[in-house]
Amino acid sequence: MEATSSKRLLDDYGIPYSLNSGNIPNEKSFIKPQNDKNLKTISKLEVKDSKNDFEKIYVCVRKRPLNTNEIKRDDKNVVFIKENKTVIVNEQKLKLDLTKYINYHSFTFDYAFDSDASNQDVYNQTGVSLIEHVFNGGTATYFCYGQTGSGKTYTMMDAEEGLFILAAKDIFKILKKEKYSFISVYISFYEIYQGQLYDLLNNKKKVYAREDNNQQVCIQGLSEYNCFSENELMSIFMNGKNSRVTSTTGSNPDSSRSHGIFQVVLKDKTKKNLPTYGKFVFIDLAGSERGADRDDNNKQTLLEGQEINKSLLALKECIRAIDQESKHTPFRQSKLTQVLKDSFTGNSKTCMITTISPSSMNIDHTLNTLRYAHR
Ligand SMILES: Nc1ncnc2c1ncn2[C@@H]1O[C@H](COP(=O)(O)OP(=O)(O)OP(=O)(O)O)[C@@H](O)[C@H]1O
Repeated sequence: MEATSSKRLLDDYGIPYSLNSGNIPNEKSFIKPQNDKNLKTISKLEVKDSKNDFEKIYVCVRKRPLNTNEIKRDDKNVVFIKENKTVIVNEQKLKLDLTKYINYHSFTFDYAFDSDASNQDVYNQTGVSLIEHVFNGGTATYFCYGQTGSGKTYTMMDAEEGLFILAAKDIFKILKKEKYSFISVYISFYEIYQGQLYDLLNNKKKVYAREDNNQQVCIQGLSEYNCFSENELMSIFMNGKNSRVTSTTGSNPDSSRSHGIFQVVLKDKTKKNLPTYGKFVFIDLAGSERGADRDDNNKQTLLEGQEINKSLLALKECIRAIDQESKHTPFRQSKLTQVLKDSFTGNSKTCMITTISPSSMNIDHTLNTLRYAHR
């Protein structure tokens, strides 16, 4: 729950008293990410029936380190992670008489990663349960949500250590077991840009989402590649990644302007028409932003921003509806939610990673992001 208070809960450095040992605060000195001793590693992974490590939706937060520009500008770190679950944001405010005070905001999530957590740490905490789910015949979805420049692409699609490749390595490792010899891996990669779908593995050909008689959404014309190793998967992924729409924003010189969706589908090759056995979906959402974040008034980029925000709002409404077990989930409100329908319904598990900047200059955005992600 978000707690806001302007009482003297903080010392002169804006650090909550409960966290401060009395020394001059140095974030790392008092907030050490604890490695969960009970964490399973994939080497111990045993795919069992009805394993359920987390509920349908697991929401975590990942704080990135201050970047070089922010350090040069002398931005302050105003975000603190406590006990791997709570995110504390210290917002400096001015009273009418111009005295300074700090508003203290606290949000609790399923898990919160500090700035020194690696992608591997994030994967170790969240990925095993998803992989098991896929090998039990379900749909698993990882998605990153956050302000432009907060680390979504770095977390999800980094070529060396992005969550997609860490998961793919495990998938191919598990597939070596005799009992999974009936499975074949197919990958596809597309983007949603301004409400349209483009196949990133087929020269950005326009493709269309259609609902069949069973209300299952399928993407007509989307190419799929049969893939036999992680290296092969990586080279196909890189082809697609290089054709994604990016541009420069105020906070990120290489900002994704589209939602990127990479799918690893396990198919049963022993059956006619290769029915889907399980599916892992990796989504790198375009960055949320305000008009003021942009350096230019280019009409195209303004339209991009509006479309991105509209689809993120639709996503939020769907997640809220699922969380509240509402009878109606408004999937049709945007292309993004329409194509993600099966990631949220039926036999599905979703992990949302909310990425945030630690900088005092991004505090409004960080608070908005945390409120968005907070259930
Ligand atoms: N946890 C992290 N540790 C180290 N560097 C990071 C981390 N997160 C992000 N970065 C760096 O910050 C920069 C911006 O990250 P990234 O491109 O992933 O942001 P983004 O959220 O995808 O932005 P956009 O929405 O604009 O595409 C990159 O140079 C990336 O390497």
